[in-house]
Amino acid sequence: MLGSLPKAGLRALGHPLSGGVRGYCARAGQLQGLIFRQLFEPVSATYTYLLADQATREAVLIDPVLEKAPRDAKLVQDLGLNLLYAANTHCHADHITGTGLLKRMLPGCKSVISKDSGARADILIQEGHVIKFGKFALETRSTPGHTDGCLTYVLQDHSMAFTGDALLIRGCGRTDFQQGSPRTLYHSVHSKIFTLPDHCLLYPAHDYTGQSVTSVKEEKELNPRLTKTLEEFVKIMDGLNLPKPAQIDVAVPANLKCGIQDP
Ligand SMILES: N[C@@H](CCC(=O)N[C@@H](CSS)C(=O)NCC(=O)O)C(=O)O
Ligand SMILES: [Fe+2]
Repeated sequence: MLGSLPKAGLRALGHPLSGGVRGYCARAGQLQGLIFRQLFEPVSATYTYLLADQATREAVLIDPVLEKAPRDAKLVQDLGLNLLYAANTHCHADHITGTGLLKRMLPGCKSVISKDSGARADILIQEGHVIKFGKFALETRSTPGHTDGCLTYVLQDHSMAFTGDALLIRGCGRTDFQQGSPRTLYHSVHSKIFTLPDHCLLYPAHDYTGQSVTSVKEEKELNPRLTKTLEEFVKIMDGLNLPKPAQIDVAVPANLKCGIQDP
């Protein structure tokens, strides 16, 4: 059925074949001299993001997954990049971070996580910290509520942000474990993410519905949880009744140590 739609129709649907949403992202990145890759790990439905400066080759990985560390390290090497940082958005509960293993595979790479996560890493950061790679920089915004140590990384021109589990596409991170608090999460999203420009593209740590990117404008208008009042949001979150992530009992202790490979 999609095959019979004209390209304009596909673009309206944001279909990857249209050169629409994904094409726009890739082009925007290339225009600015930014190398940008969105990578996927299907078991935990986790997105990992590679960002690099085309000129200096300095690179950052956001939210790598242990099982995909060899893929990520190979991509970094294939592209001739120098991985400076492997950064987590938070202490994940559903998979083990790849940051510890990547440090071994790519000497010189430093692991990064929020100080408020209580986890170990080479660099512990907080609100306002800036992660530089070449002429680019990611600004750190503290967005707790899913966990205490949740961070959102915002590209310096505010054209893209990496929200971890604070904001998912048409959803948000659960608030029923790891210091979760719906009131805190609501405040974080409204004050730290929805205050970014409408055109800012938002990249989450997970998607369970086959989507890859959204924008501040879309989520401010269409997010079924965060467009509600605070009290309605709290009610929704308290009533989610989601099963615990399958890997939580191994993932959290491992992630508190930067993944199982960190000495
Ligand atoms: N089934 C998955 C876990 C799914 C899950 O709980 N996802 C988290 C993000 S990972 S901590 C979440 O916040 N989900 C919010 C939602 O509305 O789905 C597994 O077993 O790993
Ligand atoms: Fe999470």
